[in-house]
Amino acid sequence: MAFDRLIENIVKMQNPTVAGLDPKLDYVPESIKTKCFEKYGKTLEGAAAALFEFNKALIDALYDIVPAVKPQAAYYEMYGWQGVKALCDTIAYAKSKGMFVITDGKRNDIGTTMEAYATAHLGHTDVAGESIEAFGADALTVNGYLGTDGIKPLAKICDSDDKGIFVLVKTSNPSSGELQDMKLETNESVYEHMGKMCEGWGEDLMGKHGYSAVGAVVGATYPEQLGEMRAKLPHTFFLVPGYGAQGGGADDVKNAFDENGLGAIINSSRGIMCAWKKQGLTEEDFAVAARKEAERMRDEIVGCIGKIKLG
Ligand SMILES: O=C(O)c1cc(=O)[nH]c(=O)n1[C@@H]1O[C@H](COP(=O)(O)O)[C@@H](O)[C@H]1O
Repeated sequence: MAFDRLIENIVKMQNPTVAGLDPKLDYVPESIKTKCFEKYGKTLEGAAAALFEFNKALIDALYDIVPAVKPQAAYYEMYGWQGVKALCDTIAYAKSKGMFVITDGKRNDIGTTMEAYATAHLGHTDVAGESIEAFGADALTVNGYLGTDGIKPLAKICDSDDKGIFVLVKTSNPSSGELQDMKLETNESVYEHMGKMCEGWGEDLMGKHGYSAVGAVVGATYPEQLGEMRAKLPHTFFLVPGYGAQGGGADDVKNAFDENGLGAIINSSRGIMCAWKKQGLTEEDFAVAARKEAERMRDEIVGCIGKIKLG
């Protein structure tokens, strides 16, 4: 099961964090942009090549200490099909370095269309009888608010292709409570109910380390709810965004973990990509700074939760 692989990576590196790859051209140093624009012109192709160079340098700086990366699809789609190719290349490069790749696409649709999304991001596309992997990530973020038909095709591919999904439960953004905190007739909140649905969807997809292939997204910006969900969803692995740039710290995320220091992976995107700004370095030192920040983040979190071990 996919999250078994992620968990084993986390234990091996003693690091429950994921580096978000949400690159903007503004973050890419001039030296990389100049080289790519000289080769491809100031075009979408040039921009996409610069993003990929930037990502490659980050992956090279992180792959031996950080178990996973999470590229956010929007930052690549912004540069057209050329950007989408950079996403594909980034996924392949991170995998070649042994990293677990979570594509952040927050996809959802009706059943048949969801089948297409699931095939695209996690499965194999049939091309006249040839079965070909398209994007090839290990896991995908998804929106479960269309209900079970939207999740079933993903669950099927998680099973057949050894993949995982993270379903939005309690998101990190300031207005997430407008809908997600609303109380149902049963007196449980919408996010709590969505969390329980994740436990249900994952029942037949259990891994050997106690977590299913159906994970949940719960934001670091809501530490109380994070603890509440950890207690109520014992088999659901959490992706926790909101650390760093959105204000979350180690104290806020410690409740996301179980007694073995497992059960969650904490994301930081801008905090890692743009770490050079806070370290008084130049943009050309972005990769060195990213590694330093990833180590600091790891040490801060592990300092709160202790040694991470398999149960
Ligand atoms: O699914 C996500 O990853 C996600 C869910 C959520 O509730 N909040 C959230 O910030 N994210 C993503 O996590 C990343 C956070 O980026 P930083 O705030 O720069 O660390 C972005 O890619 C967001 O799209």
